[in-house]
Amino acid sequence: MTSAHTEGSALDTRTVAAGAADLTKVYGTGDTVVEALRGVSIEFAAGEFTAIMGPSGSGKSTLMHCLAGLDVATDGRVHIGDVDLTGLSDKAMTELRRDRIGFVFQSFNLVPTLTAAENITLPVDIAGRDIDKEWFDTVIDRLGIADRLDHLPSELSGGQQQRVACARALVGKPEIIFGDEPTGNLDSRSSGEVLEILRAATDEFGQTVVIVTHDPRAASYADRVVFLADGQIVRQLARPSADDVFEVMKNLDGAPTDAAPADAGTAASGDDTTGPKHAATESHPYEVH
Ligand SMILES: Nc1ncnc2c1ncn2[C@@H]1O[C@H](COP(=O)(O)OP(=O)(O)OP(=O)(O)O)[C@@H](O)[C@H]1O
Repeated sequence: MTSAHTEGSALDTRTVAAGAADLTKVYGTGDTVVEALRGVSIEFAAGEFTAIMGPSGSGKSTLMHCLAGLDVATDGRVHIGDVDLTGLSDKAMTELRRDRIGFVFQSFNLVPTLTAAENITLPVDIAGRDIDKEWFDTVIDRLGIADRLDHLPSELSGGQQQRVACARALVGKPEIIFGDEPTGNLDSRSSGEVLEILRAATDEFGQTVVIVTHDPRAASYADRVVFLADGQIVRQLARPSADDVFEVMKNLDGAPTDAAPADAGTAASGDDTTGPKHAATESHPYEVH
């Protein structure tokens, strides 16, 4: 399969953890039609941390939800590892999400009647797998929630709930973790902790991480930042600083697509990823149908 071309990326020589080809997503019909994704192709190397950015309405969440099997594109293909999501049955899709994908959402999606510990182990429990206790302890420790494990979500702060959601995504050691604004509700300290562990998930454990974020500082933790505008990939940066990201965002915000940076074409041609929006996503990604 083809590889994305990003300045400084070693994707060509690495295993591709997930990707999309020529993805389009159209909402509505007639006068109300919205082309949320317009021919996006992109790949994510195993062990790579990617941040997706772009102005409001540019298609970030749609793309992420299509990639994660939480929504279905109008056209194009998505794969996780060597599994093509196109045409998978609901059951197969649910199992793939449960076994191979971790999710961290801004709205946490914790089950309110389960303790933090029960929420964290839920996907692994549902899958009937054993918890790797050593890894569980490492994750809990790194996220600083060891003394909160017996609490219900309602007894936790927003930052603690988000760290629980993050632990849930990590504990099962999924190949790929998708985060939709995973630090969106967090103060800067909690945000830093979540980003550090996502960084560690790639550096130390070879997991693949893809997040949507509006925050240049969060994006600066990534190996690669992909910028969307108007449903298309318009630019990519390898290992940018927060200032680099800010500069690009400043130019994209409110700018028409054809005013995107001059190198946009390179990224777009090699790397368009598009996906549909998240109607089905925000509830229970691990649910067994
Ligand atoms: N269920 C839907 N029905 C109709 N249009 C939708 C739906 N979901 C998304 N859209 C439209 O698709 C486009 C892309 O939306 P999307 O949420 O992916 O953008 P985004 O970049 O994630 O935005 P934000 O940063 O504001 O969350 C927008 O124009 C949006 O209004």
